[in-house]
Amino acid sequence: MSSFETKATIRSFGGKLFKLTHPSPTTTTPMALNLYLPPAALTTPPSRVPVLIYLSGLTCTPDNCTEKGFFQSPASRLGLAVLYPDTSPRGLDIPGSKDAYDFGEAASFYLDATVPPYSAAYKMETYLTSELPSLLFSDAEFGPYLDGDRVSITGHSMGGHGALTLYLRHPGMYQSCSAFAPIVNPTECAWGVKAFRGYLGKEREAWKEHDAAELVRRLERGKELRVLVDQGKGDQFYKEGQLRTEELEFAVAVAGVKGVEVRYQEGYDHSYFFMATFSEEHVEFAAKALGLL
Ligand SMILES: N[C@@H](CCC(=O)N[C@@H](CS)C(=O)NCC(=O)O)C(=O)O
Repeated sequence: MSSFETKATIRSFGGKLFKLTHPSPTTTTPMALNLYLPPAALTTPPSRVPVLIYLSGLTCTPDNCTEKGFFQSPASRLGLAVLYPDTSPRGLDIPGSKDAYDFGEAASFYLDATVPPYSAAYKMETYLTSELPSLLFSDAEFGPYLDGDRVSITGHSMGGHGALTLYLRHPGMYQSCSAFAPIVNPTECAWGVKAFRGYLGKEREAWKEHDAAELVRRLERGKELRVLVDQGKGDQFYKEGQLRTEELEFAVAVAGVKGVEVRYQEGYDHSYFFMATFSEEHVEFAAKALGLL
């Protein structure tokens, strides 16, 4: 008996895309997610394939990237599953949580909130690093297709922040991390300050635990990471100072950390047209770290 209810099964690039939902004790809500299984997994008996987790940006559901991220084609070719979780719990009656695109619903920043009213349910870090993998990788229906020991993470914008911070905060959990236009220094940008004040309270020291540039600065000299970042130079949010990509580069240089590549892409904006252009390279980057290439 599966823990997940299948809302749709869609044939895609020789594999299958499942739209799933499950009740989450961590977030106290139903949680939606999409799961793509490539043809390499769909053998008889099932074969376990590595998993790439994609975290979406502000305003998104699991469907945005599934429909226009262009991950399924390279994932099918290389033999990776792709897991698209949601961006926050939904349907809670928290005053103000649906009023703004950059806070509350679809804007969790992938952390565990510590101040009320969000602390009761906005526990996306625990959900993503503990509840969801243990449920999915041991699931009677989907577990036999997934190799829970070979997992990489990627994401866009707020999801890029999520991918980087979960990778840095949980060493060994992910074999690599990549990000499209990530928010790398949220303690110093308007989106991050608003979110962290609301989810973590006024104490700035607590915010730093969820800031990728801060976390990199604390690493031991010579530490080997496996990180790829793409940033469009025409990105309106980059130009406004929300993303602060250079702060990640400074942190890498100051800490003497290795294995972080940051690429600036001329003329590309913040949209899925940008990330879809480079998604094949990010799937290949993950596939190398996961031993598929
Ligand atoms: N809606 C916001 C922008 C939010 C936004 O650009 N979200 C990005 C992620 S940070 C996104 O992917 N949006 C959904 C989409 O493009 O499908 C605004 O009005 O400024």
